[in-house]
Amino acid sequence: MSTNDTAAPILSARGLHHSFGQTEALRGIDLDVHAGEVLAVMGPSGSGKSTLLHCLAGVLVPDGGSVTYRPAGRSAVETSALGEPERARLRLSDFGFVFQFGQLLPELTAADNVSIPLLLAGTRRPEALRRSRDLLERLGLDGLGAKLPGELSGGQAQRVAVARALVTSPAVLFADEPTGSLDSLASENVLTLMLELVREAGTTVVMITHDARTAAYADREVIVRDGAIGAGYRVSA
Ligand SMILES: Nc1ncnc2c1ncn2[C@@H]1O[C@H](COP(=O)(O)OP(=O)(O)OP(=O)(O)O)[C@@H](O)[C@H]1O
Repeated sequence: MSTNDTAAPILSARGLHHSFGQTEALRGIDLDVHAGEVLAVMGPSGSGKSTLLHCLAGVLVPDGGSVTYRPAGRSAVETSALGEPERARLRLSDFGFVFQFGQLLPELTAADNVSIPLLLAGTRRPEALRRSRDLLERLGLDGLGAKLPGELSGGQAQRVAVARALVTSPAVLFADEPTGSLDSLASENVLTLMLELVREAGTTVVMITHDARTAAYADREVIVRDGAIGAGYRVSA
């Protein structure tokens, strides 16, 4: 593991509060995420895990508290103080996202789906497609780049979603139940390949999961209960 506990965390949340109407989803969360670590976020349904992930990723601005992102070689930025256009740019350039249901665009081929973040970032299409096909191959999907999502198995589609999330070489990968829709064999396959790629690249991962077997792939886990961080412990160091 490339975690360096003495370095400043790549992401820091301080005193995060967030409410949806009367529902207090986050009630004062402090959390540091270290560069290169794979962090599992666990906890009961409705405890605030997705809200926390969305605040860390700059998808959502918390009602209170702050999120600071410290990219390697660039100045730290308080993402919770940025407007949506700046957060959108940062998400595209520095972060990758995988969700429970891959959310691939059904009318685009696997390779085109993977290319999207590169095209949005200004990469030319032939180069974007070349990089997409390389990554699909790394994920054991050689020859499937021309398939539509509907022609893939659940595990294959989720690997395409992982490729799309990693194609821009993000500093941080945010994953919300990335294998929650798969059976245990397909889930293990997706996780193993995903973690091989992120460990190799030194990508930091924040991964929500309900599943203890999935959390066992992480370096550390934190438990969210009622919008607060409960007991967390290091699984391996
Ligand atoms: N957009 C929203 N509008 C209203 N309430 C919301 C919204 N998003 C989340 N909530 C509420 O905020 C609380 C925390 O939700 P959140 O999705 O963060 O929990 P979670 O731990 O990720 O749950 P799950 O494991 O079921 O996905 C819940 O009570 C939820 O109902």
